[in-house]
Amino acid sequence: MDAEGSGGMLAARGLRKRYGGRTALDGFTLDVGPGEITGLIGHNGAGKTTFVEVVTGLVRPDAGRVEVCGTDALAHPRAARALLGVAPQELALYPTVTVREHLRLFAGLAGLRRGAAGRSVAAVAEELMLGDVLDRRCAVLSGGQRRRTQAAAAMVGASRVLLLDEPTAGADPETRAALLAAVRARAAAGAAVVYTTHYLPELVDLDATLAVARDGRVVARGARAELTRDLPGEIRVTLDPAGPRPVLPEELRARTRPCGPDGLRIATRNPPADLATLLGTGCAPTAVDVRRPDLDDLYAALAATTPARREASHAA
Ligand SMILES: Nc1ncnc2c1ncn2[C@@H]1O[C@H](COP(=O)(O)OP(=O)(O)OP(=O)(O)O)[C@@H](O)[C@H]1O
Repeated sequence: MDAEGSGGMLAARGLRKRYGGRTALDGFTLDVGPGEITGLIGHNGAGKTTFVEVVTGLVRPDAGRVEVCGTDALAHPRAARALLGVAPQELALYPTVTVREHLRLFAGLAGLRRGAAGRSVAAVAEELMLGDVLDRRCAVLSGGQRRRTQAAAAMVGASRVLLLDEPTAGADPETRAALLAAVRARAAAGAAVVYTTHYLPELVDLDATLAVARDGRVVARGARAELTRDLPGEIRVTLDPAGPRPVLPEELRARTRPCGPDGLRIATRNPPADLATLLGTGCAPTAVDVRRPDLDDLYAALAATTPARREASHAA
């Protein structure tokens, strides 16, 4: 495997996994380099969690390869697991132990000795606003505190590769901000991060590169600006309620949708030309807003899958 091309942090190639007649991974390939946060996005069932489970050794793929910092994770799962910090999608905390004990356990598993482990627990607890609950049992934590404890367990060992599967699911805005800051800090220190989320604005905050998963494989990979560059943006027009409705040329009408009683949304790759055409119809808008393509457009264009296609891919 070309570890140099990826910086050697996380490299997965051609992963395949079927569950009976259901295809979870269908040639899933992803490289993440040092200091890179990769936002892994895609529809429910696209294979994101299965990918994380394969890298962490929980699920054995039918085919493919995974390297974590140059270690073959399929041949040496325990060695690879020791290099990873993982926050699984499902909360998995020991109910009877305290937050401090839980974090110490994970620091120990990551190879930190007593003193270093204690310092790392204190630091990550402060970062993730867990200082007040360190001596509470996990069973009595709130949902947000559990989510933060799970993320803290992934980060306490200062691992070079982090896999965070929807770490902010159900988090309040303060919790979310703390988590995102902690993730950014790990990447700034050189960690490679895979960050799965359905909340796309987080990926802008994280300045993440993107991997768009669909039907068990990564169908687009790169910087946000690069992936959104060729997508259409949108012109939003508000019409005078008392004025006439514009009669648009066929080609423009095909790209136009109503938006509320007096609004139009026009998908556009050339806002000045389309605006000129619109105004040429005699239409006099009361407001015009031009929106550049964003992550929602990227998701709609690449990641979303129809139920019919999803069923077909599962039946294949
Ligand atoms: N243990 C399993 N047994 C059977 N099917 C499974 C199992 N795990 C996953 N699948 C199936 O594999 C496919 C991929 O699931 P996966 O959980 O990886 O998707 P995901 O992208 O993480 O979805 P979500 O966004 O909902 O978390 C789905 O069709 C799912 O039903």
